[in-house]
Amino acid sequence: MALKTLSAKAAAALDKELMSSGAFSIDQLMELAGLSVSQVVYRVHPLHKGKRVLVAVGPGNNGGDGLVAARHLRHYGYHPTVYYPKRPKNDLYQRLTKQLEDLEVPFVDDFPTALKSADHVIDAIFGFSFSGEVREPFPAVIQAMAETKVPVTAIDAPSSWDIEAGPPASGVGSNFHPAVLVSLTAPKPLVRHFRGHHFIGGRFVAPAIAKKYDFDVPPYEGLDQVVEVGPEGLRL
Ligand SMILES: NC(=O)C1=CN([C@@H]2O[C@H](COP(=O)(O)OP(=O)(O)OC[C@H]3O[C@@H](n4cnc5c(N)ncnc54)[C@H](O)[C@@H]3O)[C@@H](O)[C@H]2O)[C@H](O)CC1
Ligand SMILES: [K+]
Repeated sequence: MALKTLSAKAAAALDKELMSSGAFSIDQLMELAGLSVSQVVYRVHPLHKGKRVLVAVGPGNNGGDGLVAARHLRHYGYHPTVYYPKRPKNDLYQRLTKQLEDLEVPFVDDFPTALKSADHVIDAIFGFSFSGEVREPFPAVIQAMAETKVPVTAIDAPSSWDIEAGPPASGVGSNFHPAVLVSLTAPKPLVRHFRGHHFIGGRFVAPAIAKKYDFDVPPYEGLDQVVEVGPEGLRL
């Protein structure tokens, strides 16, 4: 049986509710989202497979999840590098950037060159608020992620995919099929087109909220922040 999915609109409404009546702050949700992503990378790409993780960071909260994941990965012993071309002035993103600078995590301007010496890539460019055609400077970054043999872990959505309809029929992103996807709180409809390793993360939703938004909280075990669910969101 396939897991229930959350539309982009429902995911945004859930986010808003968690941060209003749910009494969470964005920092808390982002910390747990990024922690989930770091646990997935540790599982699919343990340290012995190579420590160099390149994180492609976009301008919104999906990017923030990537910055948090980079910090945790640094503490686990990886050597993350961050590509962050569009940096909002918002205090939260500035603090996450400072935390990485204090850990001596390098920030790079040239994504294709950095990709040549990466063992794993995290796609933290766009999540559920992406729409339309990919704007500069991201088309070349998405193209490079589509063409590389280095495994890519996408956060919440493969960047450039329509949240409901999946990969674009042509142009940027039409050939982008990341090896791993971490859906946060619940899979989005695009997961029907995903064929790689699929995990759910974001262990912060109360059962009553999941019921209201009509999705399942997956069976997290022990200390785990993630559950592997199989391609297309099928239960394993
Ligand atoms: N409850 C949860 O599961 C949580 C999920 N989190 C993560 O937050 C993102 C959604 O974040 P949001 O800030 O709403 O948007 P995005 O990061 O997806 O992107 C917005 C950003 O991108 C720009 N943009 C949109 N379309 C385009 C385009 N075609 N070309 C270029 N740029 C574009 C837009 O202008 C914005 O700047 C969710 O997916 C999770 O990853 C939270 O961290 C925690 C709670
Ligand atoms: K993404």
